[in-house]
Amino acid sequence: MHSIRAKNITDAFYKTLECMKISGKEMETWKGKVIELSPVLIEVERPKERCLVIPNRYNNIVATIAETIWVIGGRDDLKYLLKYLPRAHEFSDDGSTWRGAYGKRLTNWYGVNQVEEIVNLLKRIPYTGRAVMTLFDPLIDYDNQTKDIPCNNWIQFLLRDGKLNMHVALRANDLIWGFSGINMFEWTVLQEMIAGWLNVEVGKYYHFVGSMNIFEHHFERMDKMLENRIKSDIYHNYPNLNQTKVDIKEDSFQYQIKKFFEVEEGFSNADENSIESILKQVNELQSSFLRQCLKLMLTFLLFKKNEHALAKRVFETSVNDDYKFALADLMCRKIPEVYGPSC
Ligand SMILES: O=c1ccn([C@H]2C[C@H](O)[C@@H](COP(=O)(O)O)O2)c(=O)[nH]1
Repeated sequence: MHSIRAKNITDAFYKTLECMKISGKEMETWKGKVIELSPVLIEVERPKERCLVIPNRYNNIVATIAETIWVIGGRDDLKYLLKYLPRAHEFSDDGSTWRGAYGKRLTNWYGVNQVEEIVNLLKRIPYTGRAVMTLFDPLIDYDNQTKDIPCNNWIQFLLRDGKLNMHVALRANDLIWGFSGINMFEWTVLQEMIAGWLNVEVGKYYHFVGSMNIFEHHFERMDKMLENRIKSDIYHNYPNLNQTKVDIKEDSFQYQIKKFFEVEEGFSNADENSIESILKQVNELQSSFLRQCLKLMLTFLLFKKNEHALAKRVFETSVNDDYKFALADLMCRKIPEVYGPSC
């Protein structure tokens, strides 16, 4: 077993990458060559430091944010997701949904909302060891024809010493696109939101993986990332960097999530004439987290359409936090002549 103790996502990512380079085993799978590390336990001391900005990774923070809210919001459709994550169709059997979508399984497991259940349980019995949620479904997940069997299978929340720890168990994890692209981010957002509902602090995040892997198409990038490893990350370099709190309130959760997706649907019509009214709708959302996510998502969509003046206008209305920093880095990297040199 490989145990990795890390401060935050950057530390966890680099340490696991290094461990894979040294101790990982190359093997052939039906999806091609991979390097595998097995099993791995990653402990993250500061789960709120979840934003990865490092050389050669080329990740898209907006895709991560958009998918996270899609999960928390309980959705399984591709229509919304494809705008931010074009390769989402690779995991779809029918071209319109993800059969293994975590959000749907979390919020509607044959009629059970597992998030609501564990929150109620922890409110009644704070020290309980029973606050668990299941994502792997033995009834349907031994199907070998499908493209999408959930990789994240089991989640536990444990409230200890006034802090909410989160334990996640995965059968398999792609270190690059999975762990660092979405999984740690999405779960720690859920952890922070639930900690807020319970009025306790965020504790540690534990990520256990049966088979951690890197696919052959990432081997070269793996070496580049290790070669250009940075010693200190954004949280260390900018200690006063704002971190927008995940402040979606429990009592208005359904309403705010519904509003979030309604406002987002209007983004496809964003232009010079509609931008102010769209921003007004965004600003009407109660949660500063959801407002910030929407502003960065809209910036990105405008950026993709080469509407740079509008993209900059929306970007300027967002708060200076780690997510904004990561998006600035992406835009500077792609179009430095418009957005300036990469940070
Ligand atoms: O949330 C997810 C979903 C998938 N994967 C990765 C793990 C595996 O590398 C791959 C799925 O391949 P199979 O194990 O299903 O063949 O996708 C993740 O890392 N995180």
